[in-house]
Amino acid sequence: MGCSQPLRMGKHCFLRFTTMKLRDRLILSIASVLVLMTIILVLDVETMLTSSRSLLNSKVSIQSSRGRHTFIQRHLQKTTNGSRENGSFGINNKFNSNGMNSLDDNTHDEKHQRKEVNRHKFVDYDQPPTGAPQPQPKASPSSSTTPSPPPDPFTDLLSIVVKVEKINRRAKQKHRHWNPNLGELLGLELSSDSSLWDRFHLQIARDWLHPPRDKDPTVDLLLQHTSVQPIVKITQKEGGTQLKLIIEFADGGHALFKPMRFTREQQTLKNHFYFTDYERHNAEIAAFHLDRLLGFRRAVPCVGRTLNMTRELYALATGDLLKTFFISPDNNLCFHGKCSYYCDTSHAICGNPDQLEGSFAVFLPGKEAAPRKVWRHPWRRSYHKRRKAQWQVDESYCDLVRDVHPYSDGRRLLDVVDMSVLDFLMGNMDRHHYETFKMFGNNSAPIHLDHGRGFGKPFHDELSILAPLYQCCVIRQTTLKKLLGFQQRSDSASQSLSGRMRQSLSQDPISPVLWEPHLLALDRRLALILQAVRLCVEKADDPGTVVLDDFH
Ligand SMILES: Nc1ncnc2c1ncn2[C@@H]1O[C@H](COP(=O)(O)OP(=O)(O)OP(=O)(O)O)[C@@H](O)[C@H]1O
Ligand SMILES: [Mn+2]
Repeated sequence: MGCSQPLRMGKHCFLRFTTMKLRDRLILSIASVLVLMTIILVLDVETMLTSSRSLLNSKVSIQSSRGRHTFIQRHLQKTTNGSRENGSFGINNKFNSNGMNSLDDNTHDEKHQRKEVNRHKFVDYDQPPTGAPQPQPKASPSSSTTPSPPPDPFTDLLSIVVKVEKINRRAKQKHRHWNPNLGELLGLELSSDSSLWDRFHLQIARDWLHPPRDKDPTVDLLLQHTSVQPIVKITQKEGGTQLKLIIEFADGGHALFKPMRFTREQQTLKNHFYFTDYERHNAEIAAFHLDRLLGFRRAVPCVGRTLNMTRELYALATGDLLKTFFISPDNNLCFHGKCSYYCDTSHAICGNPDQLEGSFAVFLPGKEAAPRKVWRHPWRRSYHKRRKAQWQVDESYCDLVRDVHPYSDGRRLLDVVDMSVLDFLMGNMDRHHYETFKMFGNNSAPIHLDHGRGFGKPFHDELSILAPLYQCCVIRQTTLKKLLGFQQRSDSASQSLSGRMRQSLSQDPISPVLWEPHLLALDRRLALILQAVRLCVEKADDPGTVVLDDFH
């Protein structure tokens, strides 16, 4: 019965009325709480996204460069897949799933690794010297268990390469390419009893430091020779930031020695800049193999060798260098030499107890016989902890470079792009200068030297190294063709870029030269380079302005 009649409006009815009001109020309050919570949630997610974005921007130092921005934007929009989870494509993945904002994919891995380091703290006999960064054991193999879709074959780029090749074939037939070597220019001929050193030096040509491997065995023989030749003299190399020795062999040959400091698993310290990063002897060796696989053949041949420090270094050291040798508390023979970075007792290079691994880069011909010219790299970084280089803030920086000799015509801009491809694959940010042989004139290939700071961050892809490529949007047709060849075979364990590198490096005396994650990074970065080229082609009116055949 209702309370509609005023007469019946007694106490009972009033109570029912109050009860109903209370229920309504309760429902109302719950509803408003729900609405409020929804608003808060929406606001929170939005704030998180905004701050993540700005953090992402600062962390990966996204420059105002439109090319790079577009490049990164594209990656952010890509749906992720297994093979990309370790790379910068992984930004998307992390960003979405965890609300995290780092380009560095090692966050997870390093956490995992740090745990591992602690766990193995008392069984790790391979500790670096005191005060040095701690080694990090292998990353979790979880990424390899993620099923990955077949790799993008980039057939669009392949058809452009074929077209460019066809168009230029006739022009190429008319054009006689001049590629003299030092022997020809110096009027010196090789004879059957010429040493391997002379063979290497006199065959250095305008286009490359060494001829193709299948055409001439000199480099392989010389590396093998360098790894066993008796050492008769050592001197510290003047200049440069970190310790290196000039080694003289019994047969009169020379090599530049860079010592091992840390184990293969050691990554660049998170708070170190590229210019304070320790040099890695194995990076020098790996860079030579990578450069050769890419078909550049512009890197100085380099091989690993384990020295007996007592007999092969200490016994030969003299003067100031000798004074830096000592026996560590752990009874290992150590020395530190003199240089501007890391040449003191707390950064000493120590044997185990006197066995020391190092890289041996065969010496180029003397400067008297074949003088070299040193060029400032147009995409040089600032080498200052707070400053940026112009190319990092100027979106049309390439236009400036294109106006300047020797980038305004000839091969050099394409060489700089080749260098950026090589450096991006190995994560080398330390390309401040490069050298050429004066004798070949300005239209000669640059020499790829100094790769000790490559292969430091296997879980991070430093896209800015590709700036010459995505800011100028040009690439040599032969380079692109080579890269596409590796990409087409990227799901083959032996024929992918990582597979070919693994195979090539297995021939070195200090194999395994690289920690496995560095090899896997190569395949991931290869796809990123091709993606950058694709974006350039999409932006261009004519793909023939991006993919260039300069007859090299
Ligand atoms: N194989 C070589 N043959 C002859 N000269 C070499 C060789 N390797 C390096 N050099 C010379 O030594 C210089 C220093 O070598 P490298 O760049 O590897 O050492 P670095 O300590 O990293 O130098 P920097 O700190 O100046 O970058 C090079 O610029 C080059 O001129
Ligand atoms: Mn250097």
